[in-house]
Amino acid sequence: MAPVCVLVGAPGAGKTSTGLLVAKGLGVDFRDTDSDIEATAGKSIPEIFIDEGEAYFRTLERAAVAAALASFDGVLALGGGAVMAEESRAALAGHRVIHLSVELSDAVRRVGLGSGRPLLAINPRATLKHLLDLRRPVYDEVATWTVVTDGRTPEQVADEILAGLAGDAG
Ligand SMILES: Nc1ncnc2c1ncn2[C@@H]1O[C@H](COP(=O)(O)OP(=O)(O)OP(=O)(O)O)[C@@H](O)[C@H]1O
Ligand SMILES: O=C(O)C1=C[C@@H](O)[C@@H](O)[C@H](O)C1
Ligand SMILES: [Mg+2]
Repeated sequence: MAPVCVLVGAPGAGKTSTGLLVAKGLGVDFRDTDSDIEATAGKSIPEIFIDEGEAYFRTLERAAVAAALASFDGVLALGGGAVMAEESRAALAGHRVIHLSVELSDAVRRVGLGSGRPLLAINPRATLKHLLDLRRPVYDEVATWTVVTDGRTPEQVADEILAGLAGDAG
């Protein structure tokens, strides 16, 4: 069992909003490792960062990624930082991984002041720039397909993905 596709990308790339639309279009389930982690911990991501810290969150995240890749056959979205773990990059090998790419200006507009995103709680523009510089090559390394999201709605991005998946299947 393997996900139909795995969405990776920066905060604000639209992994959750686009992923839900792709799953709906395919008639399959959608799963988001961020939600899995919140269910396991019994609290929100900001609360995990406050109570236990980022390192503990990343431990839960590596386990959530491994479990979802092994047991889920719908559309899977990973948290924005999940690909920074070597173990998770290795686990992604052989899967259809879609990088939803976003440039700084659109990402900043979409996440605003970063509510619900503890890493972006302070100075979201500078932090996002740093994260994008660091992570863009890693998203591209794990991805089998990159879809540009700048200046496009989640519906337009989802339609491109659905067309690509239909082409792959045919
Ligand atoms: N293509 C898009 N165009 C405009 N707004 C978008 C687009 N994709 C997502 N958004 C908006 O940007 C915000 C962030 O999107 P979303 O939560 O789907 O991103 P994400 O990649 O899941 O982020 P995170 O890594 O923080 O979970 C939401 O308010 C969403 O409605
Ligand atoms: O970019 C990140 O490192 C994060 C993104 C979110 O999806 C959450 O996984 C969490 O807020 C950390
Ligand atoms: Mg999300």
